[in-house]
Amino acid sequence: MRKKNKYNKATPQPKSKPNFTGQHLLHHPRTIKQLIGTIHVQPDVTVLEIGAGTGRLTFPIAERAGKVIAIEIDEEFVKSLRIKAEAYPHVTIMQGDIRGLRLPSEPFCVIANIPFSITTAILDKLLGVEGKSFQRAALILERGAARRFTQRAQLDPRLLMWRMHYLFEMKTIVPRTHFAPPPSVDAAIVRIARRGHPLVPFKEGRRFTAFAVYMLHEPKLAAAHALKGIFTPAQLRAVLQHTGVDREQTVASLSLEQWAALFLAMLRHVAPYRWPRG
Ligand SMILES: C[S@@+](CC[C@H](N)C(=O)[O-])C[C@H]1O[C@@H](n2cnc3c(N)ncnc32)[C@H](O)[C@@H]1O
Repeated sequence: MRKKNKYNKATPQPKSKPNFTGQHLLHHPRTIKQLIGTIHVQPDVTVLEIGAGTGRLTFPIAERAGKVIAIEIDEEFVKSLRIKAEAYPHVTIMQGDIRGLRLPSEPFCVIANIPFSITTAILDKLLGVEGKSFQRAALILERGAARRFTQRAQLDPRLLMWRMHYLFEMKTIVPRTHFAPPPSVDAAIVRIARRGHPLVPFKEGRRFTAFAVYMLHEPKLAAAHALKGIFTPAQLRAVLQHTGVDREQTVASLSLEQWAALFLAMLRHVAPYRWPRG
């Protein structure tokens, strides 16, 4: 006979509804219109909406897009979305956590008021290898994050890598009062679009990140000094001249184009054993 195990009881299930974070519903008609109008959506476009809530964006998007895939984690929201979507055969409501769902294989755009707490995870998914078919996005982000993603000086290697492949543009600040309930901080609309010509090839993403991590170890250092660890003195003279990087210019002040030119020069002229490793 099996011994009775005091730990072998069924785990009690929480009775209350799970408390999903980031449920700040957009209620301001002008901001809704502005967000949707941030990217060009026409009847042949598939739009993925992340965190559809009660559908305040979903159905206005459906008026323009050929196909809408709306993801929502909250079961109650999903039930009401499915009822509303009965009148829209081109809208698919999917329940789940965006982080675990497969992205569309056909070219798609994203329009979303995302939960701020998982901003990096969402961007990692869209802009990384999983997002091969991702084209462009209009996103509401927390204002501070929006500023970090779009500012000129980039100190985060991953952000820098994304910006080699995508254009980031801050469109407008969205006051916290445009949401119910309001979040603790203001938000902003950011447009992201795949570059027609990436500044460095997609397949070099990991190498570029390793290069950026190495260079950004001391952002206030002169870039020429940091580059001495990679290029020989003769190569360095030539590469500074070719990229227009001043001897005194700090790593933090390099433009995106200079980052790309320095990295490509390293691939072209430096022996691989001298490349920074991830
Ligand atoms: C900021 S609200 C936006 C709701 C709606 N789109 C709007 O603008 O009114 C974010 C939504 O994302 C949902 N959500 C939170 N975490 C999620 C996740 N991991 N995957 C999918 N949806 C999520 C929340 O339940 C919430 O409805």
